Amino acid sequence: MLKGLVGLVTGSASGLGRATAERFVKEGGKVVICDLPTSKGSEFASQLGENAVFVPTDVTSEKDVSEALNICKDKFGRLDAAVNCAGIGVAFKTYNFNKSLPHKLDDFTKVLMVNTVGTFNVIRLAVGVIGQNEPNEDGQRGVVVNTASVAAYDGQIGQAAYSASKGAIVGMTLPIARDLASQGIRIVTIAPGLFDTPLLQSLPEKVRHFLAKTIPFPSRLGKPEEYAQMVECCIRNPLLNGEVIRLDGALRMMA
Ligand SMILES: NC(=O)C1=CN([C@@H]2O[C@H](COP(=O)(O)OP(=O)(O)OC[C@H]3O[C@@H](n4cnc5c(N)ncnc54)[C@H](O)[C@@H]3O)[C@@H](O)[C@H]2O)C=CC1
Ligand SMILES: C[C@]12CC(=O)[C@H]3[C@@H](CCC4=CC(=O)CC[C@@]43C)[C@@H]1CC[C@@H]2C(=O)C=O
Repeated sequence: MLKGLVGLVTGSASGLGRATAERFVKEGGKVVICDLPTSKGSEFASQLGENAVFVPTDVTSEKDVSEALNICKDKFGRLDAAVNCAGIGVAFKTYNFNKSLPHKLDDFTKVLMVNTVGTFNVIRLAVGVIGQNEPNEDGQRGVVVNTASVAAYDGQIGQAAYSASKGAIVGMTLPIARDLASQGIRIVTIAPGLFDTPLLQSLPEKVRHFLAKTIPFPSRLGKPEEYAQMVECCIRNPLLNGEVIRLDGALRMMA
């Protein structure tokens, strides 16, 4: 149950974030849907009803994220959980020897800006609002949940930028948990394996089927609701802190 809790979920017009926002409302909570202005966030918020609001947000912008947090406080009065799902990927080798072409530095920077800097931007601003909550009987004020990837550990060919961006999220989890401990704010990172979202739906069915078969058990793509269920576990279990949880059916990605 997420009854009475207020969440802010980035990247929640699509995929894993969308399933998480849906779960917040279904389980009795309220949610701020943060996604790019070009996303379908507005329609999605209307579908969810009065317990959801869409705020066009680029996670790399201090102004956008601050505005989303202001709207969260004005409309729902507080923030209990910030969930970082916004993310992008590129697929380029470090050097293409057939074309004598190095990986574009702009592409590398863009992925790190959205995935790593965007995640940290949301955390640093959101905890200022979560920290205003009265602590519960356990001293807890709220929770941050991040989304890394198994690519942080076993990144494939062409994923130098993506893996670096997700490895940085893994790396920041423990120090941030330590930074926030005195205020009773927890942080947990989920490292998903392969999930059936628009990110993977762009791949040909044959490739998706092949990818699914590389997962030991269950040999299928993860359902976004299974990710959302894990977010709820992270929010509800008071002892989970400073940890990265792989959610991957025992997948170890090959090169
Ligand atoms: N689908 C999968 O198999 C896996 C996904 N992930 C990670 O999970 C997260 C969610 O991925 P999916 O739901 O699959 O992707 P998705 O592409 O369906 O959703 C990502 C959302 O992030 C939004 N977004 C992109 N840049 C943004 C920005 N600068 N500011 C705000 N929003 C922005 C997009 O508009 C989109 O709605 C990502 O961080 C991804 O790297 C990690 C491992 C596996
Ligand atoms: C999702 C994941 C990382 C990516 O971003 C790529 C995706 C495979 C298809 C892709 C092709 C592209 O041109 C852009 C990148 C991406 C969307 C990868 C499959 C698994 C990767 C992951 O995060 C696993 O945990």
